[in-house]
Amino acid sequence: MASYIRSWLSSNNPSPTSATPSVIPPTANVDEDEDDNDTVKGVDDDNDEPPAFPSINSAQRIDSKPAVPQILTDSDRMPPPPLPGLASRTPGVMPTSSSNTLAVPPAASSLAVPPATTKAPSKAAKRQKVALAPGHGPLDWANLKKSGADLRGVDGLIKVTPSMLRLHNKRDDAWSAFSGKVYNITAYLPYHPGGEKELMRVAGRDGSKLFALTHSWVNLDYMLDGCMVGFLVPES
Ligand code: HEM
Repeated sequence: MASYIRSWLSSNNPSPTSATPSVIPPTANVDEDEDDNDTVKGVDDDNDEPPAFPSINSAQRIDSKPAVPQILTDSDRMPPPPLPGLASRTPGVMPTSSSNTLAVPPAASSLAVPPATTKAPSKAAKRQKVALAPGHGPLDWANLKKSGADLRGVDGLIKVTPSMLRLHNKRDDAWSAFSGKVYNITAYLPYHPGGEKELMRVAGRDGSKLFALTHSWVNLDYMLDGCMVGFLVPES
């Protein structure tokens, strides 16, 4: 652009050495193309500085090298997959190879038909539904808890050792420990849906294991909150 203006000026001023300096048109000041949108920057200057984007070490620049097409030879290609075991199978004949996953499992396998399915359950294993006495349903228990009756039998929460716990193993005085908390289960005995007899199995001892094995889903802490005696502690 600058050289173009210079040549234009010289063609309009055949005697550059004349005494009267030529009048330079105002547009001639825009020689570095600052505001000229029609010009291509850097065409006629020596500035080889690359543009700021993409940056010198960017992935775009590295990737923009012309790709050389590669022709794969037979040895470069992936080998074909091995033939499946079933391909060599004779119809109607079970393959003897133990590696075949479709083979019928041996009798000891866990997929074998369980032998007990045809056997009737024994009388002892039959579930005995306990009939609770009238007025001893879950709602009645909830009402008894709300009534404010003393179901603990002690003032405040106390520390209970296993030997102390063992003393409370009678129907009219039964304590039991569940997950480190000791409860007076005496009042609850006639309300237990599993029956008094089952609940008495844990009277005077830690019942956590039996409780968890029977019905871990039962919210014991809530059901017996009014019966809590204290905490089970080791013998001192
Ligand atoms: C003090 C702790 C216990 C509480 C609060 C309690 C509470 C309950 C409750 C609410 C049910 C009815 C569960 C349901 O229908 O899903 C139940 C059922 C039962 N409980 Fe307990 N239980 C306790 C301890 C025990 C213990 C130590 C045993 C001993 C094995 C036991 C044996 C049973 C049995 C066998 C049933 C099934 C009753 C049936 O559905 O016929 N429970 N218990």
